[in-house]
Amino acid sequence: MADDQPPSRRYKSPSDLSRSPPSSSSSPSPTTRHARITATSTTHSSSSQPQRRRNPPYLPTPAELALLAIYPSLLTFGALFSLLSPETRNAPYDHARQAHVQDYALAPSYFARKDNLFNVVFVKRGWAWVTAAFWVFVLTHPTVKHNGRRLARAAVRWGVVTVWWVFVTQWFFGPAIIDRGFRWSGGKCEVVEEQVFGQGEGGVREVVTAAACRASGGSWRGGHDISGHVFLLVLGSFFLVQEVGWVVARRARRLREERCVVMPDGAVKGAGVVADRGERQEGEAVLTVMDALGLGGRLAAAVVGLCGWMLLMTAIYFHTWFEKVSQTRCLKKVSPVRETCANVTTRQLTGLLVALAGLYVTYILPRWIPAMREIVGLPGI
Ligand SMILES: CCCCCCCC/C=C\CCCCCCCC(=O)SCCNC(=O)CCNC(=O)[C@H](O)C(C)(C)COP(=O)(O)O
Ligand SMILES: Nc1ncnc2c1ncn2[C@@H]1O[C@H](COP(=O)(O)O)[C@@H](OP(=O)(O)O)[C@H]1O
Repeated sequence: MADDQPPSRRYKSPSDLSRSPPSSSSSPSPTTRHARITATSTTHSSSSQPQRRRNPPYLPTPAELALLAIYPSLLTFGALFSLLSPETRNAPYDHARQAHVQDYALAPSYFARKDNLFNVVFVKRGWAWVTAAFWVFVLTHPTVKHNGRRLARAAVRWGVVTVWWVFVTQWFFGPAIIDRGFRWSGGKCEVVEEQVFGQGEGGVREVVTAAACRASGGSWRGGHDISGHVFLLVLGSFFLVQEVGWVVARRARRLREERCVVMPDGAVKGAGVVADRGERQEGEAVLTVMDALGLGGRLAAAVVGLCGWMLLMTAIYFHTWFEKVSQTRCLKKVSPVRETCANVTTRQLTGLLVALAGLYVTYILPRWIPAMREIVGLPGI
């Protein structure tokens, strides 16, 4: 993920600097400094160096795309697994609870139960875990903790991503975006009432949040319900990958690719050029990835790993093709409440897309909007 050219070109130790005329003084003149930045950062570098194609600043880099591709792959693998695994396929499914029957003996796996410890302690408190891992990392990692500007910008990025999490799952000038989306797409809080003739009948209540619906004993049915789990797990894990990944890759100098940025004059350059001089020259020693991660990075990696695992469990045991069957029944008007068919099968996809929208604004937009980059910065820079 490193934005830099090979170390011999980009980083110069003080002894290198003192050896290379004419910038042999310890404080090079503005002219020589500018010349060095240009030579190492623009597309048209010296003719002795092979020309490298720049990554478009408005798209993720190839390494980022490869990491992002893990999410749809996990979701697809989970969906296929749920279809092909005999234990999962044959386990009874409770459409009302959008889950397999929760009985210990009948659930196909411990992870098919909503009260599994990982769900209750980790995902249901997911943002607290992501927030804790982020702050432990930035407050303990040597390349961030001593650099006030980097720390402040990392805090702003945490603020932006946190506001997105709040808007989507908790509150958006009233009900959260997930709840509003569900209502806008025709969803209602359905309360099952016993009828005189003994058949269940759906009553529909004007309740505006999923939580209030559950509290009133109803079930949230009919509209499109974005998967909160998929949203939180993708947003939280990729946020940590961005914040930790670029810092560690720069420090361990492992990957050779650059994020590109659009400069105020419209030129496209490697992101390293927007680091100030002190930052460009730091990190002389090449570390192993483990050393570069530090304690905070390892904690963040553990949180990212758990997010991946829980995402896979969501894909296998929740919002699965079993729900699709229920949708078909809805289309045939088996259910008393009119429901749209595209609904449940796309819940994971919309959860993923809504998370990616927040990540795009936080990490890609600043690469091509210099004014925004001034405020939110770029991780590791
Ligand atoms: C320069 C700095 C700028 C700072 C700007 C700050 C802006 C902050 C904005 C608002 C403040 C909000 C408070 C943030 C607190 C952060 C600490 C925490 O994370 S505490 C919250 C712990 N709670 C969770 O983590 C809940 C996670 N769970 C969910 O979101 C949902 O349960 C679900 C989406 C996982 C599933 O939904 P369900 O309906 O199926 O249960
Ligand atoms: N990996 C997982 N483990 C346990 N429960 C999960 C889960 N993924 C989703 N669920 C449950 O499936 C329901 C829908 O999730 P979501 O809309 O957030 O994707 C939620 O039920 P409850 O709301 O009854 O807790 C949630 O707890």
